[in-house]
Amino acid sequence: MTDLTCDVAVIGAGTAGLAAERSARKAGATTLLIDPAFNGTTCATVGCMPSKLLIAAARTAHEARNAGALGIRTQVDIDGPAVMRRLRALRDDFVSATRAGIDRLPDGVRITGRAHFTGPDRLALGDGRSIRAGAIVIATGSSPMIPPPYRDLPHHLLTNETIFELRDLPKSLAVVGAGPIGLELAQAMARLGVRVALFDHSDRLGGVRCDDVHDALKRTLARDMDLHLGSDPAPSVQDGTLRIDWGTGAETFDKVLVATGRPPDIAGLNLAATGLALNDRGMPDIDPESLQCGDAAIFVAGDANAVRPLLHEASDEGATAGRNAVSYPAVSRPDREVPLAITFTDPPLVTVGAAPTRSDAIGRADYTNQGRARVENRNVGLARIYAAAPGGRLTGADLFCPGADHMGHLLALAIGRGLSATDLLALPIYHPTLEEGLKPALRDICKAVPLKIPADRDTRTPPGA
Ligand SMILES: Cc1cc2nc3c(=O)[nH]c(=O)nc-3n(C[C@H](O)[C@H](O)[C@H](O)COP(=O)(O)OP(=O)(O)OC[C@H]3O[C@@H](n4cnc5c(N)ncnc54)[C@H](O)[C@@H]3O)c2cc1C
Ligand SMILES: NC(=O)c1ccc[n+]([C@@H]2O[C@H](COP(=O)([O-])OP(=O)(O)OC[C@H]3O[C@@H](n4cnc5c(N)ncnc54)[C@H](O)[C@@H]3O)[C@@H](O)[C@H]2O)c1
Repeated sequence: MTDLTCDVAVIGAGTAGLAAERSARKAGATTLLIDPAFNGTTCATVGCMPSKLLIAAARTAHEARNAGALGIRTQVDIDGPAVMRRLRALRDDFVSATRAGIDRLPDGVRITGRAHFTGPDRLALGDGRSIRAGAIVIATGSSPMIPPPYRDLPHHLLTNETIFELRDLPKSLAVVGAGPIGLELAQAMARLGVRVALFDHSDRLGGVRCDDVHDALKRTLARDMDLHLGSDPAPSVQDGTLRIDWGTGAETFDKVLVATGRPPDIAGLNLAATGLALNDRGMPDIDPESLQCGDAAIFVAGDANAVRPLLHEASDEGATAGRNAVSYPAVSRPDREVPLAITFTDPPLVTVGAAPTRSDAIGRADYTNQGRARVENRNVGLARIYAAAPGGRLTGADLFCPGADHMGHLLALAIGRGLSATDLLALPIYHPTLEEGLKPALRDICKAVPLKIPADRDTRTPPGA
């Protein structure tokens, strides 16, 4: 039996694992990076990138269909196989770039295999080899949870791991689960001409925390698809045809996309052998800042810890976990970034910072009549911004409006820097832009706190703003 040794062993060569290995090696450690296939990250292969490629095609179709409002006549003819071919060609390019990075790892770092614990500092690979490490980073990611009734539908079931392999667009699609995956892919498929019905057993789409934003999102989605919220869809296959029954109705579909969550991939790790206390989901207690499990030399980064299952978080957490694995037992607890989550619906759905408390000042900006949004024929939705009274420091925002993906970054920066509504109003805000549309919300906050609007700033709203 081969016994490999290293300072830091990293399980999983996704975004978090690659970052963890990189940061541990940079800090002077000997490292091993273990993965069964080194196929590229979830983000590149079956996540962020292919989903955004489908969304890009859908946006183009939607804009072409609505071009008549701007006096441009078009006829939209969607070539499903071509849409899927482009998606896979560009996706494969992104995957190649990720794999090239993996190929550049120093000799001996890559270990092909599926690891499980045999002790707090010991891993087995299933082929007789074992590893002894000074510290271990778990970065095994997450995978789709498929509720039992859908597991028996092999010919109709799609998840994010299979949908991008379709050779052509389906004629009809049931989407079960209205989280970020369900919302993005349901809207994209619908705008590509697929008949879509979206189901969720919750009444709330995507866990949206603001009622006004939720109403606007629901109205927008309902233009393109049937919504069945608070429903309990039951699938069945009769004579080869998929049927979904939701109590008050039933319909047949070509395919069903199950997007009911992606829990951490920890089942095969035998965490019991680490000696860590595990909760009823088999998870150890993880410090969200240091990413350390209790006092052990074990760290968990990326989707595997379920703290913030997003790409930029996986990447940053990997860097922290790798560094702490080297400096153990002296671990650092860096402040987490301002929470920022973007669901790439059209318009984008964005959550920044904290939800409002009862004492917070709240500002509202309507985008249904906003100048630049009207110019672009994209005037839907709203933005709500929150500030802590009495100081007026910005604390959070919920947006569902054109440009929200960009403005979310601006607001995250302002919140992170401890800025107030006055500070933001003192910035140059160009006319006519979507950013300008935030001014009414910022002025609402100044009035409610109250805060002074900068004396050298006009309070008038420019024409069309
Ligand atoms: C459809 C979809 C769209 C998304 N869109 C976005 C987006 O637009 N923006 C965004 O920020 N986030 C998005 N995400 C989330 C983002 O993709 C994830 O947060 C991120 O990829 C997680 O990276 P990770 O390193 O934790 O996991 P992964 O990249 O999944 O890596 C985990 C690795 O661990 C390996 N592994 C598992 N078990 C073992 C074992 N026992 N031994 C060895 N190796 C093992 C796996 O093979 C895999 O290579 C999306 C996700 C999906 C599914
Ligand atoms: N743009 C982005 O950043 C982006 C895009 C896609 C995915 N992601 C990440 O991927 C992860 C997984 O996304 P997701 O959308 O699969 O998960 P999710 O957990 O966010 O949402 C799952 C949804 O399915 C519903 N649901 C669960 N079981 C159900 C059932 N049996 N019947 C009907 N509805 C059911 C839930 O109520 C919930 O609304 C997320 O954590 C997210 O961070 C991010």
